[in-house]
Amino acid sequence: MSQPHFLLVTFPAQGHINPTLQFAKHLIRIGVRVTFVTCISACRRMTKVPTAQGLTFLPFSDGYDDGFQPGDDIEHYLSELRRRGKEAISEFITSSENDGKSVTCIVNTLFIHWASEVARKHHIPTALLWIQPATVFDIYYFYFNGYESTIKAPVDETNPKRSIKLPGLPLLATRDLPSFVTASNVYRWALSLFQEQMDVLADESNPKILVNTFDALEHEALNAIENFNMVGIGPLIPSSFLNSNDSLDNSLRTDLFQSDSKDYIQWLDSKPKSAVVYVSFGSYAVLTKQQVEEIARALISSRRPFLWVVRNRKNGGEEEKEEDKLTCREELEQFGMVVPWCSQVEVLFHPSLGCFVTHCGWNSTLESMAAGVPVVAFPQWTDQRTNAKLIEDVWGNGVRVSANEEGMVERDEIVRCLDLVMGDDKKGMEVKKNVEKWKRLAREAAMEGGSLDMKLKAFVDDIAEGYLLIDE
Ligand SMILES: O=c1ccn([C@@H]2O[C@H](COP(=O)(O)OP(=O)(O)O[C@H]3O[C@H](CO)[C@@H](O)[C@H](O)[C@H]3O)[C@@H](O)[C@H]2O)c(=O)[nH]1
Repeated sequence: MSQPHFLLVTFPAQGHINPTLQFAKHLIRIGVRVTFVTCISACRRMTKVPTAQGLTFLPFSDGYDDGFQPGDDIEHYLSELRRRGKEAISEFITSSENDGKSVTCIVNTLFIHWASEVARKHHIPTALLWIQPATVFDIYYFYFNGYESTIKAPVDETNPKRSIKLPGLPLLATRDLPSFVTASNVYRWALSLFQEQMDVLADESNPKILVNTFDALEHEALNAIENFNMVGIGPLIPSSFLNSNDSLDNSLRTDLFQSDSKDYIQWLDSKPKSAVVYVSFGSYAVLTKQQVEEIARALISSRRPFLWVVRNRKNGGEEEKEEDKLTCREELEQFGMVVPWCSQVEVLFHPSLGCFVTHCGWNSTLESMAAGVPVVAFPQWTDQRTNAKLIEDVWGNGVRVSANEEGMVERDEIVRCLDLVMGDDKKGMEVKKNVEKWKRLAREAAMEGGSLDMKLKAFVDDIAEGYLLIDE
């Protein structure tokens, strides 16, 4: 049998590229040839373009080779990404056939559902790599399949703390929903992308949805939808930190943001065990100046050592403006370090880490879980709100901040949460116990021969045996 050849197509963002590269790593390990398709803009920003035997990078131009800039038209950007992406994939498939390295499966991640149309045209099986929790997939599915009015029902005096019941999911409040399905969503383009993704899946006779999660974590959510076969093939996180000697790991990691230096690792080395607060809001979120000040003041009054990632605009290609600079930087630096970017997984697995104040991006959530770090959940938008709910109420590995009426999380509230998760009272101990439990289960899933390997192998075998061949 010839070597399977998978095309992985991903959106040019750090939170999308990271799990897809991890997915590529596991595929390569079981003998799959991988072509990784993403935009030139992402490749240009990469600190290094990943290389490994069995991996080819295929950058294509989405017409925005310098990246999407503030002021650009999102609708135009998305339609060019789709049009040019489809062309690039189609050409590649034809040339691979001519070279005798035919593509056997196309895997698309979030916002790349149009790759399925190309797959269908070329009679190639396809799968979705869902890079958010299964619970979030379910919420979108139910939203587009009969539950929109339940999800959007207004909160009023008769029902001030309304709970939303969706099949197989915990009770949810409005603040727990992905922001795009709420009545106040202003990002219509985002909701349309999720709708198109669901439509594509509904059109397939046997849709395959691979989810970056694991069974012990989201068993009910993985099985909440009768029509779809969802398989947990996570956690897709670097594995060199899980003590497995994985040489592919380093070669398949890249950053789209520059860090100054790695001084912060030496600084972490100098701190006591479980003492440091790590603060990061991922690669997208932009906090208001006032919110940044509240976090800064909280870190100063908490008097704990901290490492805080504050992405400056310069890091996104723009000059940092005077008004973006922190007003209390000198005072802050008495206690901790502020860096523009860091090697987050290395930081989370450092013994001096005591807690992670996070926006609850799904990668950050899984990484903190595998590292065994308690969380202060500080969600901003999209899936992060659901992830925060799961962290606080379902998995119990952290606590969630509450915002005031203006949506601001005040400094005292941040300090309260830090004291809770880092302290030794009942709540702190309970969180630490759960953290240990999830660390064990996440590592079990990710270790060699664990559920990740087994389920991925079964999927690749299905493709090789033609079970997922698509309808004409
Ligand atoms: O200084 C830093 C900060 C982040 N990271 C890494 O960058 C990734 C960030 O991913 P994530 O935590 O998921 O956050 P976002 O970049 O914000 O990801 C977007 O994409 C995710 C997957 O769809 C969603 O869950 C998020 O809500 C969405 O904002 C993680 O792997 C981090 O380890 C670093 O290496 N260094």
